[in-house]
Amino acid sequence: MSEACEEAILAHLAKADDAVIEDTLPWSEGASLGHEKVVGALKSLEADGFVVTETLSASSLALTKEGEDVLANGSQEAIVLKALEGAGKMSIPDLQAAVGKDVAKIGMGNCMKKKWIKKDGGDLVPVAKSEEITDEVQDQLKSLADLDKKTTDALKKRKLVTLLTRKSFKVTKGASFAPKRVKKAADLTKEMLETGAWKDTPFKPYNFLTLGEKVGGGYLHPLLKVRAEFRKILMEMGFHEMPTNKWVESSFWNFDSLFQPQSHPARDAHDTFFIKEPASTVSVPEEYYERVKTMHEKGGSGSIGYRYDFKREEAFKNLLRTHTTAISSQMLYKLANQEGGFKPARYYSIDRVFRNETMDATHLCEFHQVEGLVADYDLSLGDLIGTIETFFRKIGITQLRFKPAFNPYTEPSMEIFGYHPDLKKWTEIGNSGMFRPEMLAPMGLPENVRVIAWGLSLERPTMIKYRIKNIRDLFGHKVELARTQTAPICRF
Ligand SMILES: N[C@@H](Cc1ccccc1)C(=O)O
Repeated sequence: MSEACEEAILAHLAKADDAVIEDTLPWSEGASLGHEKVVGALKSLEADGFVVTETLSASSLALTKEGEDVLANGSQEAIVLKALEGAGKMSIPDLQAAVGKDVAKIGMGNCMKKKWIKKDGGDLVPVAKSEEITDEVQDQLKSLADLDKKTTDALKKRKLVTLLTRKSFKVTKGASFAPKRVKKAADLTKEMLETGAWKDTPFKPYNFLTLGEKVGGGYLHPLLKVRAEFRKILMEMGFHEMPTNKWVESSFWNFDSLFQPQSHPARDAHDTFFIKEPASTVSVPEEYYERVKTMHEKGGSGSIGYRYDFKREEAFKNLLRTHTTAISSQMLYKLANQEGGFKPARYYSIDRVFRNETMDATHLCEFHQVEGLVADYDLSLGDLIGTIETFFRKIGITQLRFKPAFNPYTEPSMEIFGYHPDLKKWTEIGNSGMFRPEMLAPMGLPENVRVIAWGLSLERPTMIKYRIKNIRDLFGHKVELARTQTAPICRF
């Protein structure tokens, strides 16, 4: 229906340049479309630039219901006079019964004022003759347009006329005028491109005043957010990131270079994913390999070694790295053998590692490790504790305890415990140590260079921060997780 109204308006404007629209459209072929409908159609057409409207308002007098009665039957005073003439005289109740209470009341008052009637005892009798008087009020209502203000006000007071204000519109063609309204498309769709419909489709102009739809993509995954925060903290502490892009490593870099014996249980297929194809690496630095082999078999730098037959096939086995310490060992080897010789350095890495574990709510066979190391002359355990304390304080963990532990590649080794104020519990949050001389000496590092290092998982602080109960949620495709907003880094 409103479409018919829009069509009528457009069709008319296509012929005439402008028009004043009122309730009954002159161009709607006489059919009234209704004021509301016309206004609605105009508003909608104007929003899309088809028309421009200007509101005009005109006031005029109109008869009320009583006014219409007076125009048809004469004023109340004329009616009362006629009734009394007919009867000769009448009591008030009789008059009321004859002409009605309202007419009697108004008519009587006005007749008395005009001296058309008088009281005679308890009765009313006529004084004037109805054919001699003029019914002014009835005459006035016949031509409302000619009345002066005084007369109009008097008629308004008698509630015979009211002032009507009528809104109308001056309508002209708008910037996007077209004789027919075609629905404009808001978006360019794949279908339009495929069918070529885009060529003839009218598009809505951009509305720069409305807010755009919220973009739902491009969020960082919680793990990436926490990784970004750790990165920032480590870089603030002067650490450089190690290249971590290889997931497949040789056993040599993952275990042997770290002075982890070839019989160590961690090197079992139950704990480590070995690669079937290619099952073994192509090469390792040969001289360094020999020194590592000697260290395992016979020892050196004050150590007696493990005293077993070091096997090349074992060292060359490919695997998915079980810890990022495999990256640290390669970095340290590079540091020792770089041009110009060793220079003190701080490195970190944050990347994925793999372990052949039974999976549950807190264990997966892949996770991320955050690892840091400082290589410098004459470092001590105090430096390790101090560095770890600084790092954890920056991520919001202030209460730390260190517990002696064992790692094949560090001595001393310390597990790091943090106090969880909500759980009121000490929880293990990392592992650390000073790399053993058996690991550093074969690399060619100067004798008094010490390397302090620590590692922790990225998942644990992320799960605590984002209140994720099941580690599998972190690796699944729960997109809404990425939208979770929390305060900056938590107390682990
Ligand atoms: N590699 C150890 C962490 C560690 C890193 C560096 C030194 C000591 C320990 C782990 O996987 O748990």
